[in-house]
Amino acid sequence: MQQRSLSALHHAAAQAAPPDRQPPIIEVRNLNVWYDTTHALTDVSFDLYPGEVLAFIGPSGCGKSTALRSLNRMLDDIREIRIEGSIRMGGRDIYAPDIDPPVHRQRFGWVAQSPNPFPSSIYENVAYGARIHGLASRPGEMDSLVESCLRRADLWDEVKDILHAEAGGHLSVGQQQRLVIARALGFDPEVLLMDEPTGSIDPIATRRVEQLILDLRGTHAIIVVTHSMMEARRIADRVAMFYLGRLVEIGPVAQMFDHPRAVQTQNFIHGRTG
Ligand SMILES: Nc1ncnc2c1ncn2[C@@H]1O[C@H](COP(=O)(O)OP(=O)(O)OP(=O)(O)O)[C@@H](O)[C@H]1O
Repeated sequence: MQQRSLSALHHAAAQAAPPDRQPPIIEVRNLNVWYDTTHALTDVSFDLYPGEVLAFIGPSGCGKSTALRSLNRMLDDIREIRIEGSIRMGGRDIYAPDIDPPVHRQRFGWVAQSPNPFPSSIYENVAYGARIHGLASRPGEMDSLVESCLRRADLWDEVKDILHAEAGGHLSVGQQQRLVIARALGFDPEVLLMDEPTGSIDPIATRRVEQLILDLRGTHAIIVVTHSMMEARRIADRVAMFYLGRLVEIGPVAQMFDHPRAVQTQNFIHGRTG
C-alpha cells in the first residue's frame, strides 16, 4: 500500500486516544479507498485500542462498512478497488506484500447484519474455526472449546441439548446471531468487526447481543457499525462519525453525544441528516 504523508489527522487520531490506554492494536492513517471512480473514503485516520468498543456512525453510504472491511482485507477481491494510505496492526503494514490475506483475516472475527450460520450442526458451526486453526487437538478439547464459546455468546443453555441434532440455521434469528458470534470466538480473534450486528433482529435479541458485546469488551477490541444512536450510547467506549467518506470526529461516547464538535455530528445525532 502506498504510504502517504501523515497529516494533521494523524495528530487528531492520537489526540482522541483515552489517556490511560495501551498502545493501539490498529493504526489507520490517511486511508483512501476508491471503487472504480467512487472515492468512498478520504484521508481516514483513527486508532483502535485493545479492549475497547469503537462505534462507527454516520449516514447511509458515508463509508462505514468500507472502513471496516479495509481492516481485515475483505475489500481485496473487489474489482476496480484502489486502496491508499497506511493500516498498521502490531506495528506492521497489513497491506505489505509479505502479508498473506487469509492468515491476516484469521486475526478478526466477522459478524454481519444478517446471521449466516453454516449449513451444519450448531456444534460444527462453532468447531469450524478451531478445527482449521488447529486450536483443539487433545481429546475433549474441542467439546470444551465449543461449550466455552457458546457460553461466552450467551447461547449455551438454549442449545446444549441439541448441539449435534440441530442445524445452526434452524435457530431463531437472534439465536443465529449469537451463534455467529460464538463461531467468531472459535477463531480466537484479536479483533471483532461487526457490521450492524443488531440490524436484523428484534429488540429483545438486540439487547442480548448488546450485552454480549459489553461482556466481550476488555478481552477483545470491537468495532461496531450501527445506525442506532441509542445503541452506540449503550455499548461504545468511543464513537467515530463518518460523513461523505471522511471521518469528521472521533472521541469518547459522552463527548460525542453531549458535546459534539463537528457540525455534521451535531446534525446527525439530532436527526437532521441521515
Ligand atoms: N462493492 C462496491 N462497489 C462499488 N461501490 C461501492 C461498493 N461498496 C460500497 N460502495 C460505495 O462506496 C460508498 C461507501 O459505501 P459503504 O457501504 O462503505 O457506506 P456505509 O456508510 O457502510 O453505508 P450503509 O450505512 O448504507 O451500509 C457508497 O457510495 C457506496 O455506494
